[in-house]
Amino acid sequence: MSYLNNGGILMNKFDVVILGAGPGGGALAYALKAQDLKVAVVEENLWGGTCPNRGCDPKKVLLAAVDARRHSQYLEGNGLKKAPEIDWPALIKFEKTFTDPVSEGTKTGLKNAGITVIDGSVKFVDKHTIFANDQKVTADKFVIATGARPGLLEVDGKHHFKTSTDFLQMTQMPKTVTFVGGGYIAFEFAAIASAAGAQVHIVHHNDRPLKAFPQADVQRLVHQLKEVGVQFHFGVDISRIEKNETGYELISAQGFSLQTDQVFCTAGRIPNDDTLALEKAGVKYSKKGIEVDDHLRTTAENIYALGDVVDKTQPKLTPVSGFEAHYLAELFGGHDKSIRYPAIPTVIYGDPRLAMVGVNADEAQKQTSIYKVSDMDITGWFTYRRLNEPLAHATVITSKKTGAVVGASLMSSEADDLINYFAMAINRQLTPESLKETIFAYPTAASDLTYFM
Ligand SMILES: Cc1cc2nc3c(=O)[nH]c(=O)nc-3n(C[C@H](O)[C@H](O)[C@H](O)COP(=O)(O)OP(=O)(O)OC[C@H]3O[C@@H](n4cnc5c(N)ncnc54)[C@H](O)[C@@H]3O)c2cc1C
Ligand SMILES: NC(=O)c1ccc[n+]([C@@H]2O[C@H](COP(=O)([O-])OP(=O)(O)OC[C@H]3O[C@@H](n4cnc5c(N)ncnc54)[C@H](O)[C@@H]3O)[C@@H](O)[C@H]2O)c1
Repeated sequence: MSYLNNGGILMNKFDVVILGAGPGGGALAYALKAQDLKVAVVEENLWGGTCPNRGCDPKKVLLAAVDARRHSQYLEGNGLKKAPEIDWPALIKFEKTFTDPVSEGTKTGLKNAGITVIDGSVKFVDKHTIFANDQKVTADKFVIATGARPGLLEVDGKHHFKTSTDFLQMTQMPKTVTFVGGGYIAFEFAAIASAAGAQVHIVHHNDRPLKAFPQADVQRLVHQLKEVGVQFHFGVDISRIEKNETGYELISAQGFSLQTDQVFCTAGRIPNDDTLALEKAGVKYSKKGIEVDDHLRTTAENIYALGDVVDKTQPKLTPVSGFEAHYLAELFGGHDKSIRYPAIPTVIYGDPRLAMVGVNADEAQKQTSIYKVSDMDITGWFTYRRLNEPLAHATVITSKKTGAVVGASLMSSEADDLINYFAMAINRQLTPESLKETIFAYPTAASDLTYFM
Protein backbone atom coordinates (compact mmCIF):
# COMPACT_ATOMS: atom_id res chain seq x y z
CA MET A 1 0.00 0.00 0.00
CA SER A 2 1.37 3.47 -0.86
CA TYR A 3 -0.20 6.90 -1.07
CA LEU A 4 0.67 10.61 -1.14
CA ASN A 5 0.06 12.60 2.07
CA ASN A 6 -0.85 16.33 2.21
CA GLY A 7 2.75 17.35 1.66
CA GLY A 8 2.87 15.25 -1.51
CA ILE A 9 5.26 12.77 0.11
CA LEU A 10 5.00 9.10 -0.81
CA MET A 11 3.98 7.05 2.25
CA ASN A 12 4.51 3.34 2.69
CA LYS A 13 3.66 1.05 5.57
CA PHE A 14 5.40 -2.30 6.02
CA ASP A 15 5.57 -5.09 8.57
CA VAL A 16 9.38 -4.98 8.48
CA VAL A 17 11.77 -2.55 6.82
CA ILE A 18 15.40 -3.64 6.55
CA LEU A 19 18.08 -0.98 6.25
CA GLY A 20 20.96 -2.22 4.10
CA ALA A 21 21.04 -4.90 1.38
CA GLY A 22 24.25 -6.69 2.37
CA PRO A 23 24.49 -10.44 3.06
CA GLY A 24 22.67 -9.94 6.38
CA GLY A 25 19.86 -7.65 5.22
CA GLY A 26 19.31 -9.60 2.01
CA ALA A 27 19.10 -13.00 3.71
CA LEU A 28 16.63 -11.65 6.27
CA ALA A 29 14.42 -10.09 3.59
CA TYR A 30 13.97 -13.43 1.78
CA ALA A 31 13.33 -15.30 5.04
CA LEU A 32 10.67 -12.80 6.19
CA LYS A 33 8.99 -12.72 2.79
CA ALA A 34 8.70 -16.51 3.06
CA GLN A 35 6.67 -15.87 6.23
CA ASP A 36 4.26 -13.75 4.14
CA LEU A 37 5.30 -10.49 5.77
CA LYS A 38 5.25 -7.18 3.90
CA VAL A 39 8.95 -6.42 3.64
CA ALA A 40 10.99 -3.56 2.20
CA VAL A 41 14.76 -3.16 1.88
CA VAL A 42 16.44 0.23 1.60
CA GLU A 43 19.93 0.48 0.11
CA GLU A 44 22.00 3.62 -0.39
CA ASN A 45 24.82 2.16 -2.47
CA LEU A 46 25.45 -1.14 -4.27
CA TRP A 47 22.84 -3.87 -3.69
CA GLY A 48 24.51 -6.94 -2.19
CA GLY A 49 26.65 -4.89 0.22
CA THR A 50 30.33 -5.21 1.03
CA CYS A 51 31.05 -8.93 0.59
CA PRO A 52 30.20 -9.51 -3.09
CA ASN A 53 30.90 -5.94 -4.32
CA ARG A 54 34.04 -4.81 -2.45
CA GLY A 55 35.02 -7.54 0.02
CA CYS A 56 35.27 -11.33 0.24
CA ASP A 57 34.29 -12.32 -3.30
CA PRO A 58 36.39 -9.98 -5.48
CA LYS A 59 39.33 -10.67 -3.16
CA LYS A 60 38.93 -14.42 -3.61
CA VAL A 61 38.79 -13.95 -7.41
CA LEU A 62 42.18 -12.17 -7.27
CA LEU A 63 43.49 -14.96 -5.05
CA ALA A 64 42.82 -17.59 -7.72
CA ALA A 65 45.64 -16.12 -9.83
CA VAL A 66 47.85 -15.48 -6.79
CA ASP A 67 47.44 -19.09 -5.61
CA ALA A 68 48.15 -20.43 -9.10
CA ARG A 69 51.39 -18.44 -9.24
CA ARG A 70 52.51 -19.42 -5.73
CA HIS A 71 51.78 -23.10 -6.24
CA SER A 72 53.68 -23.01 -9.52
CA GLN A 73 56.61 -21.35 -7.75
CA TYR A 74 56.65 -24.14 -5.15
CA LEU A 75 56.86 -26.74 -7.93
CA GLU A 76 59.49 -24.95 -10.00
CA GLY A 77 62.19 -27.52 -10.67
CA ASN A 78 59.88 -30.28 -9.43
CA GLY A 79 57.82 -30.77 -12.55
CA LEU A 80 57.18 -27.16 -13.53
CA LYS A 81 59.65 -25.05 -15.45
CA LYS A 82 58.55 -21.48 -14.82
CA ALA A 83 55.90 -19.87 -12.65
CA PRO A 84 53.48 -17.63 -14.57
CA GLU A 85 53.44 -13.87 -13.97
CA ILE A 86 50.30 -12.06 -12.89
CA ASP A 87 48.75 -9.80 -15.52
CA TRP A 88 47.10 -7.37 -13.08
CA PRO A 89 44.96 -5.35 -15.55
CA ALA A 90 43.57 -8.61 -17.01
CA LEU A 91 42.97 -10.00 -13.53
CA ILE A 92 41.00 -6.90 -12.49
CA LYS A 93 38.99 -7.18 -15.71
CA PHE A 94 38.16 -10.81 -14.79
CA GLU A 95 37.25 -9.71 -11.24
CA LYS A 96 34.83 -7.14 -12.69
CA THR A 97 32.91 -9.89 -14.49
CA PHE A 98 31.96 -11.06 -10.98
CA THR A 99 31.31 -7.70 -9.34
CA ASP A 100 29.62 -5.77 -12.18
CA PRO A 101 26.39 -7.82 -12.25
CA VAL A 102 26.00 -8.09 -8.45
CA SER A 103 24.05 -4.93 -7.63
CA GLU A 104 21.42 -5.13 -10.36
CA GLY A 105 21.14 -8.91 -9.94
CA THR A 106 20.60 -8.63 -6.18
CA LYS A 107 18.00 -5.92 -6.56
CA THR A 108 16.10 -7.80 -9.29
CA GLY A 109 16.18 -10.98 -7.21
CA LEU A 110 14.61 -9.21 -4.22
CA LYS A 111 12.00 -7.49 -6.42
CA ASN A 112 11.07 -10.77 -8.14
CA ALA A 113 10.51 -12.33 -4.72
CA GLY A 114 7.90 -9.65 -3.94
CA ILE A 115 10.12 -7.59 -1.65
CA THR A 116 9.87 -3.80 -2.04
CA VAL A 117 13.24 -2.30 -2.94
CA ILE A 118 13.96 1.36 -2.20
CA ASP A 119 17.09 3.22 -3.31
CA GLY A 120 18.04 5.81 -0.74
CA SER A 121 19.98 6.78 2.31
CA VAL A 122 18.04 6.23 5.54
CA LYS A 123 17.39 8.72 8.34
CA PHE A 124 15.08 7.93 11.25
CA VAL A 125 12.21 10.34 11.96
CA ASP A 126 10.92 8.40 14.96
CA LYS A 127 10.92 4.74 15.94
CA HIS A 128 8.23 3.82 13.44
CA THR A 129 9.21 6.16 10.60
CA ILE A 130 12.20 6.71 8.34
CA PHE A 131 13.03 8.91 5.43
CA ALA A 132 14.75 7.10 2.57
CA ASN A 133 15.82 10.12 0.54
CA ASP A 134 12.45 11.83 -0.12
CA GLN A 135 10.31 8.79 0.67
CA LYS A 136 8.64 8.50 4.07
CA VAL A 137 8.33 4.87 5.10
CA THR A 138 6.66 3.47 8.20
CA ALA A 139 6.88 0.00 9.68
CA ASP A 140 6.03 -2.06 12.73
CA LYS A 141 9.63 -3.23 12.95
CA PHE A 142 12.96 -2.05 11.55
CA VAL A 143 16.16 -4.07 11.22
CA ILE A 144 19.37 -2.08 10.88
CA ALA A 145 21.83 -4.03 8.71
CA THR A 146 23.91 -1.14 7.40
CA GLY A 147 27.32 -2.78 7.86
CA ALA A 148 30.58 -0.86 8.12
CA ARG A 149 32.86 1.27 5.98
CA PRO A 150 36.66 1.65 5.83
CA GLY A 151 38.00 3.85 8.64
CA LEU A 152 40.67 6.47 7.93
CA LEU A 153 43.27 7.20 10.63
CA GLU A 154 43.25 10.80 11.87
CA VAL A 155 46.61 11.90 10.46
CA ASP A 156 47.63 15.04 8.56
CA GLY A 157 47.02 14.35 4.88
CA LYS A 158 44.53 11.56 5.59
CA HIS A 159 42.79 12.37 2.29
CA HIS A 160 45.77 10.69 0.56
CA PHE A 161 44.77 7.33 2.02
CA LYS A 162 43.20 4.82 -0.36
CA THR A 163 40.87 2.12 0.98
CA SER A 164 40.30 -1.61 0.46
CA THR A 165 37.58 -0.70 -2.05
CA ASP A 166 40.13 1.26 -4.12
CA PHE A 167 42.59 -1.66 -3.98
CA LEU A 168 40.03 -4.06 -5.42
CA GLN A 169 39.36 -1.68 -8.32
CA MET A 170 42.96 -0.63 -9.03
CA THR A 171 43.68 -1.09 -12.75
CA GLN A 172 47.49 -0.85 -12.41
CA MET A 173 49.61 -2.34 -9.63
CA PRO A 174 51.97 0.37 -8.30
CA LYS A 175 55.67 -0.43 -7.82
CA THR A 176 55.45 0.10 -4.05
CA VAL A 177 52.33 -0.34 -1.94
CA THR A 178 51.98 0.39 1.77
CA PHE A 179 49.28 -0.78 4.17
CA VAL A 180 48.89 1.12 7.43
CA GLY A 181 47.34 -1.20 10.04
CA GLY A 182 48.26 -4.89 10.28
CA GLY A 183 44.90 -6.67 10.32
CA TYR A 184 42.96 -9.03 8.07
CA ILE A 185 43.00 -6.76 5.04
CA ALA A 186 46.70 -5.82 5.21
CA PHE A 187 47.87 -9.45 5.44
CA GLU A 188 45.58 -10.60 2.62
CA PHE A 189 46.26 -7.71 0.27
CA ALA A 190 50.00 -7.83 1.01
CA ALA A 191 50.08 -11.43 -0.24
CA ILE A 192 48.15 -10.39 -3.37
CA ALA A 193 50.18 -7.25 -4.17
CA SER A 194 53.48 -8.99 -3.55
CA ALA A 195 52.57 -11.89 -5.86
CA ALA A 196 51.57 -9.29 -8.46
CA GLY A 197 55.08 -7.85 -8.35
CA ALA A 198 54.79 -4.88 -5.97
CA GLN A 199 57.24 -4.05 -3.20
CA VAL A 200 54.95 -4.21 -0.16
CA HIS A 201 55.21 -2.54 3.26
CA ILE A 202 53.00 -3.08 6.30
CA VAL A 203 53.17 -0.35 8.95
CA HIS A 204 51.72 -1.35 12.31
CA HIS A 205 51.48 0.76 15.46
CA ASN A 206 52.56 -1.94 17.93
CA ASP A 207 54.33 -5.30 17.74
CA ARG A 208 51.17 -7.45 17.76
CA PRO A 209 49.41 -7.58 14.37
CA LEU A 210 46.37 -9.88 13.89
CA LYS A 211 45.83 -9.84 17.62
CA ALA A 212 42.86 -12.25 17.61
CA PHE A 213 45.07 -15.05 16.22
CA PRO A 214 47.60 -17.15 18.18
CA GLN A 215 50.87 -15.23 18.47
CA ALA A 216 53.10 -18.09 17.23
CA ASP A 217 50.97 -18.49 14.07
CA VAL A 218 51.12 -14.77 13.38
CA GLN A 219 54.90 -14.85 13.73
CA ARG A 220 55.07 -17.73 11.25
CA LEU A 221 52.87 -15.79 8.83
CA VAL A 222 55.01 -12.64 9.20
CA HIS A 223 58.12 -14.75 8.56
CA GLN A 224 56.54 -16.27 5.46
CA LEU A 225 55.54 -12.86 4.07
CA LYS A 226 59.06 -11.56 4.74
CA GLU A 227 60.39 -14.51 2.72
CA VAL A 228 58.48 -13.25 -0.33
CA GLY A 229 59.78 -9.70 0.21
CA VAL A 230 57.09 -7.97 2.32
CA GLN A 231 58.64 -5.43 4.70
CA PHE A 232 57.14 -4.92 8.18
CA HIS A 233 57.51 -1.73 10.22
CA PHE A 234 56.32 -2.47 13.76
CA GLY A 235 55.84 0.10 16.55
CA VAL A 236 55.34 2.94 14.06
CA ASP A 237 52.54 5.49 14.51
CA ILE A 238 52.14 7.46 11.27
CA SER A 239 51.29 11.12 11.96
CA ARG A 240 51.50 12.65 8.47
CA ILE A 241 51.22 11.77 4.79
CA GLU A 242 52.82 14.18 2.29
CA LYS A 243 52.33 14.03 -1.45
CA ASN A 244 55.50 14.59 -3.46
CA GLU A 245 56.70 14.20 -7.06
CA THR A 246 57.14 10.45 -6.89
CA GLY A 247 54.24 9.45 -4.64
CA TYR A 248 53.72 9.82 -0.91
CA GLU A 249 55.94 10.09 2.15
CA LEU A 250 54.68 8.54 5.38
CA ILE A 251 56.07 10.26 8.43
CA SER A 252 55.91 9.57 12.18
CA ALA A 253 56.66 12.01 15.01
CA GLN A 254 59.50 9.68 16.07
CA GLY A 255 61.40 10.22 12.81
CA PHE A 256 60.14 7.30 10.71
CA SER A 257 59.88 8.06 6.99
CA LEU A 258 58.79 5.83 4.11
CA GLN A 259 58.36 6.70 0.44
CA THR A 260 55.60 4.80 -1.36
CA ASP A 261 53.61 4.97 -4.60
CA GLN A 262 50.28 4.21 -2.92
CA VAL A 263 49.14 4.08 0.70
CA PHE A 264 46.09 2.14 1.94
CA CYS A 265 44.51 2.61 5.35
CA THR A 266 43.77 -0.86 6.71
CA ALA A 267 43.35 0.04 10.35
CA GLY A 268 39.79 -1.19 10.85
CA ARG A 269 36.24 -0.43 9.78
CA ILE A 270 33.63 2.01 11.14
CA PRO A 271 30.04 0.86 11.74
CA ASN A 272 27.47 2.70 9.62
CA ASP A 273 25.44 3.80 12.63
CA ASP A 274 26.37 7.47 12.74
CA THR A 275 24.47 8.55 9.62
CA LEU A 276 21.02 7.22 10.52
CA ALA A 277 19.75 9.88 13.01
CA LEU A 278 19.31 7.05 15.53
CA GLU A 279 18.77 9.56 18.36
CA LYS A 280 15.32 10.27 16.87
CA ALA A 281 14.38 6.61 17.38
CA GLY A 282 15.97 6.19 20.81
CA VAL A 283 18.56 3.70 19.56
CA LYS A 284 21.85 3.74 21.50
CA TYR A 285 25.06 3.40 19.51
CA SER A 286 28.75 4.18 19.68
CA LYS A 287 31.87 4.06 17.53
CA LYS A 288 31.88 0.29 18.16
CA GLY A 289 28.39 -0.17 16.74
CA ILE A 290 24.75 -0.40 17.77
CA GLU A 291 23.99 -1.70 21.26
CA VAL A 292 21.80 -4.83 21.18
CA ASP A 293 20.59 -7.36 23.74
CA ASP A 294 20.69 -11.15 23.42
CA HIS A 295 17.72 -10.98 21.03
CA LEU A 296 19.52 -8.49 18.73
CA ARG A 297 17.01 -5.88 19.95
CA THR A 298 18.26 -2.30 20.19
CA THR A 299 17.27 0.13 22.94
CA ALA A 300 14.07 0.83 20.94
CA GLU A 301 11.74 -2.18 21.37
CA ASN A 302 10.67 -2.43 17.69
CA ILE A 303 14.12 -1.87 16.19
CA TYR A 304 16.69 -4.65 15.76
CA ALA A 305 20.21 -4.73 14.36
CA LEU A 306 22.41 -7.41 12.80
CA GLY A 307 25.76 -7.87 11.13
CA ASP A 308 28.80 -5.60 11.01
CA VAL A 309 26.88 -2.59 12.36
CA VAL A 310 26.38 -4.29 15.74
CA ASP A 311 28.67 -3.73 18.75
CA LYS A 312 29.64 -7.34 19.50
CA THR A 313 32.53 -9.60 20.47
CA GLN A 314 31.97 -12.06 17.62
CA PRO A 315 34.09 -11.47 14.48
CA LYS A 316 32.42 -9.29 11.86
CA LEU A 317 32.14 -11.73 8.98
CA THR A 318 29.65 -12.58 6.23
CA PRO A 319 28.46 -15.91 7.67
CA VAL A 320 27.98 -14.26 11.07
CA SER A 321 25.66 -11.66 9.48
CA GLY A 322 23.82 -14.54 7.78
CA PHE A 323 23.52 -16.46 11.05
CA GLU A 324 22.04 -13.39 12.75
CA ALA A 325 19.58 -12.91 9.86
CA HIS A 326 18.44 -16.51 10.26
CA TYR A 327 18.06 -15.96 14.03
CA LEU A 328 15.93 -12.82 13.54
CA ALA A 329 13.72 -14.57 10.99
CA GLU A 330 12.97 -17.26 13.59
CA LEU A 331 12.43 -14.63 16.29
CA PHE A 332 9.93 -12.72 14.14
CA GLY A 333 8.33 -16.07 13.30
CA GLY A 334 7.48 -16.59 16.96
CA HIS A 335 10.31 -18.30 18.89
CA ASP A 336 11.84 -16.47 21.84
CA LYS A 337 15.27 -18.03 22.42
CA SER A 338 18.33 -15.83 22.99
CA ILE A 339 20.90 -15.87 20.22
CA ARG A 340 23.64 -18.47 20.80
CA TYR A 341 26.58 -18.41 18.45
CA PRO A 342 28.36 -21.63 17.51
CA ALA A 343 32.18 -21.70 17.28
CA ILE A 344 32.95 -19.30 14.42
CA PRO A 345 35.76 -20.16 11.99
CA THR A 346 37.78 -17.24 10.68
CA VAL A 347 40.45 -17.19 7.97
CA ILE A 348 43.24 -14.88 6.87
CA TYR A 349 43.38 -15.55 3.14
CA GLY A 350 47.09 -14.91 3.04
CA ASP A 351 50.07 -16.92 1.92
CA PRO A 352 49.59 -19.47 3.35
CA ARG A 353 46.05 -19.33 4.75
CA LEU A 354 45.77 -18.95 8.52
CA ALA A 355 42.51 -20.27 9.92
CA MET A 356 41.23 -20.66 13.46
CA VAL A 357 38.12 -21.75 15.31
CA GLY A 358 37.10 -22.23 18.94
CA VAL A 359 39.48 -21.89 21.89
CA ASN A 360 42.52 -19.75 21.03
CA ALA A 361 45.82 -21.64 21.40
CA ASP A 362 47.34 -18.77 23.45
CA GLU A 363 44.47 -19.01 25.96
CA ALA A 364 44.69 -22.82 26.05
CA GLN A 365 48.44 -22.69 26.84
CA LYS A 366 47.58 -20.70 29.99
CA GLN A 367 45.14 -23.41 31.16
CA THR A 368 46.97 -26.69 30.69
CA SER A 369 44.94 -28.36 33.46
CA ILE A 370 41.85 -27.98 31.23
CA TYR A 371 43.24 -28.26 27.71
CA LYS A 372 45.63 -30.49 25.83
CA VAL A 373 47.44 -28.47 23.14
CA SER A 374 49.03 -30.40 20.25
CA ASP A 375 51.38 -28.35 18.13
CA MET A 376 52.33 -29.97 14.82
CA ASP A 377 54.67 -29.07 12.00
CA ILE A 378 52.81 -30.80 9.17
CA THR A 379 55.01 -29.54 6.30
CA GLY A 380 56.29 -33.09 5.78
CA TRP A 381 52.84 -34.70 5.64
CA PHE A 382 51.98 -36.17 2.21
CA THR A 383 49.12 -33.66 1.65
CA TYR A 384 51.53 -30.71 1.81
CA ARG A 385 54.79 -32.30 0.64
CA ARG A 386 53.27 -33.17 -2.74
CA LEU A 387 52.60 -29.42 -3.20
CA ASN A 388 56.13 -28.65 -1.95
CA GLU A 389 54.70 -25.95 0.32
CA PRO A 390 57.31 -24.27 2.52
CA LEU A 391 55.05 -24.03 5.58
CA ALA A 392 52.18 -26.08 6.96
CA HIS A 393 51.34 -26.10 10.64
CA ALA A 394 48.49 -27.15 12.94
CA THR A 395 47.60 -26.54 16.58
CA VAL A 396 44.72 -28.60 17.91
CA ILE A 397 43.18 -28.13 21.34
CA THR A 398 41.19 -30.85 23.06
CA SER A 399 39.37 -30.88 26.38
CA LYS A 400 41.23 -32.99 28.97
CA LYS A 401 37.91 -33.84 30.60
CA THR A 402 35.88 -35.03 27.59
CA GLY A 403 38.52 -35.62 24.94
CA ALA A 404 36.44 -33.49 22.54
CA VAL A 405 38.15 -31.08 20.17
CA VAL A 406 37.51 -27.49 21.32
CA GLY A 407 39.82 -25.40 19.15
CA ALA A 408 42.21 -25.41 16.22
CA SER A 409 44.43 -23.11 14.26
CA LEU A 410 45.77 -24.23 10.91
CA MET A 411 48.28 -22.81 8.44
CA SER A 412 48.56 -24.21 4.91
CA SER A 413 47.01 -23.85 1.48
CA GLU A 414 44.24 -26.21 2.65
CA ALA A 415 43.53 -24.47 5.97
CA ASP A 416 40.52 -22.44 4.76
CA ASP A 417 38.58 -25.56 3.81
CA LEU A 418 39.91 -27.83 6.55
CA ILE A 419 38.92 -25.43 9.35
CA ASN A 420 35.25 -26.08 8.57
CA TYR A 421 35.63 -29.73 9.62
CA PHE A 422 37.04 -28.57 12.93
CA ALA A 423 34.12 -26.12 13.33
CA MET A 424 31.74 -29.02 12.81
CA ALA A 425 33.68 -31.25 15.20
CA ILE A 426 33.58 -28.55 17.90
CA ASN A 427 29.91 -27.71 17.46
CA ARG A 428 28.96 -31.39 17.53
CA GLN A 429 31.37 -32.10 20.40
CA LEU A 430 33.08 -34.86 18.44
CA THR A 431 35.87 -36.85 20.08
CA PRO A 432 38.80 -38.39 18.18
CA GLU A 433 37.04 -41.78 18.61
CA SER A 434 33.79 -40.57 17.03
CA LEU A 435 35.73 -39.08 14.09
CA LYS A 436 37.17 -42.52 13.39
CA GLU A 437 33.60 -43.72 12.69
CA THR A 438 33.67 -41.73 9.41
CA ILE A 439 35.54 -42.88 6.31
CA PHE A 440 37.09 -39.90 4.53
CA ALA A 441 38.05 -40.03 0.85
CA TYR A 442 41.81 -40.52 0.47
CA PRO A 443 44.11 -38.78 -0.34
CA THR A 444 42.51 -35.48 0.70
CA ALA A 445 43.27 -32.88 3.37
CA ALA A 446 40.21 -34.17 5.28
CA SER A 447 41.57 -37.72 5.35
CA ASP A 448 44.32 -36.39 7.68
CA LEU A 449 41.71 -35.37 10.28
CA THR A 450 42.14 -38.39 12.53
CA TYR A 451 45.92 -37.78 12.69
CA PHE A 452 45.35 -34.31 14.14
CA MET A 453 43.69 -35.53 17.34
C1 LIG B 1 38.18 -6.22 1.80
C2 LIG B 1 37.25 -7.08 2.64
C3 LIG B 1 37.37 -8.45 2.59
C4 LIG B 1 36.52 -9.25 3.36
N1 LIG B 1 36.67 -10.60 3.32
C5 LIG B 1 35.86 -11.39 4.02
C6 LIG B 1 35.97 -12.80 3.94
O1 LIG B 1 36.82 -13.34 3.24
N2 LIG B 1 35.09 -13.56 4.66
C7 LIG B 1 34.14 -12.99 5.45
O2 LIG B 1 33.37 -13.73 6.08
N3 LIG B 1 34.03 -11.65 5.57
C8 LIG B 1 34.86 -10.84 4.87
N4 LIG B 1 34.72 -9.48 4.95
C9 LIG B 1 33.68 -8.93 5.83
C10 LIG B 1 32.30 -9.00 5.15
O3 LIG B 1 32.33 -8.33 3.92
C11 LIG B 1 31.26 -8.38 6.08
O4 LIG B 1 31.32 -9.03 7.35
C12 LIG B 1 29.84 -8.52 5.53
O5 LIG B 1 29.71 -7.93 4.27
C13 LIG B 1 28.86 -7.89 6.51
O6 LIG B 1 27.56 -7.98 6.03
P1 LIG B 1 26.43 -6.96 6.51
O7 LIG B 1 25.20 -7.37 5.78
O8 LIG B 1 26.42 -6.90 7.98
O9 LIG B 1 26.95 -5.52 6.00
P2 LIG B 1 27.38 -4.98 4.55
O10 LIG B 1 27.76 -6.08 3.64
O11 LIG B 1 28.40 -3.92 4.81
O12 LIG B 1 26.04 -4.34 3.98
C14 LIG B 1 25.48 -3.18 4.53
C15 LIG B 1 24.73 -2.42 3.45
O13 LIG B 1 24.04 -1.32 4.07
C16 LIG B 1 24.13 -0.20 3.20
N5 LIG B 1 23.94 1.05 3.98
C17 LIG B 1 24.81 1.65 4.82
N6 LIG B 1 24.28 2.77 5.34
C18 LIG B 1 23.04 2.90 4.82
C19 LIG B 1 21.99 3.85 4.96
N7 LIG B 1 22.12 4.92 5.75
N8 LIG B 1 20.85 3.66 4.26
C20 LIG B 1 20.72 2.59 3.44
N9 LIG B 1 21.66 1.65 3.27
C21 LIG B 1 22.82 1.79 3.95
C22 LIG B 1 25.52 -0.32 2.61
O14 LIG B 1 25.63 0.41 1.39
C23 LIG B 1 25.63 -1.83 2.39
O15 LIG B 1 25.19 -2.22 1.11
C24 LIG B 1 35.54 -8.65 4.19
C25 LIG B 1 35.40 -7.26 4.23
C26 LIG B 1 36.25 -6.48 3.47
C27 LIG B 1 36.12 -4.99 3.50
N1 LIG C 1 39.11 -12.97 5.72
C1 LIG C 1 38.17 -12.27 6.33
O1 LIG C 1 37.26 -12.82 6.90
C2 LIG C 1 38.23 -10.77 6.31
C3 LIG C 1 39.05 -10.13 5.41
C4 LIG C 1 39.08 -8.75 5.40
C5 LIG C 1 38.28 -8.03 6.30
N2 LIG C 1 37.49 -8.69 7.16
C6 LIG C 1 36.65 -7.93 8.13
O2 LIG C 1 36.91 -6.55 7.97
C7 LIG C 1 37.39 -6.02 9.20
C8 LIG C 1 38.31 -4.88 8.94
O3 LIG C 1 39.57 -5.32 8.45
P1 LIG C 1 40.87 -4.45 8.73
O4 LIG C 1 42.03 -5.25 8.29
O5 LIG C 1 40.67 -3.06 8.23
O6 LIG C 1 40.81 -4.28 10.30
P2 LIG C 1 41.31 -5.20 11.52
O7 LIG C 1 40.46 -4.78 12.64
O8 LIG C 1 41.41 -6.62 11.15
O9 LIG C 1 42.81 -4.70 11.74
C9 LIG C 1 43.16 -3.35 11.90
C10 LIG C 1 44.55 -3.31 12.48
O10 LIG C 1 45.00 -1.96 12.44
C11 LIG C 1 45.72 -1.72 13.61
N3 LIG C 1 45.80 -0.28 13.86
C12 LIG C 1 44.89 0.49 14.52
N4 LIG C 1 45.32 1.77 14.57
C13 LIG C 1 46.52 1.80 13.93
C14 LIG C 1 47.45 2.84 13.67
N5 LIG C 1 47.26 4.08 14.11
N6 LIG C 1 48.57 2.53 12.98
C15 LIG C 1 48.81 1.28 12.56
N7 LIG C 1 47.97 0.24 12.81
C16 LIG C 1 46.82 0.51 13.46
C17 LIG C 1 44.98 -2.51 14.68
O11 LIG C 1 45.80 -2.79 15.79
C18 LIG C 1 44.60 -3.77 13.93
O12 LIG C 1 45.57 -4.78 14.05
C19 LIG C 1 38.00 -7.22 9.91
O13 LIG C 1 38.09 -7.02 11.30
C20 LIG C 1 37.01 -8.30 9.55
O14 LIG C 1 35.87 -8.19 10.36
C21 LIG C 1 37.45 -10.04 7.19
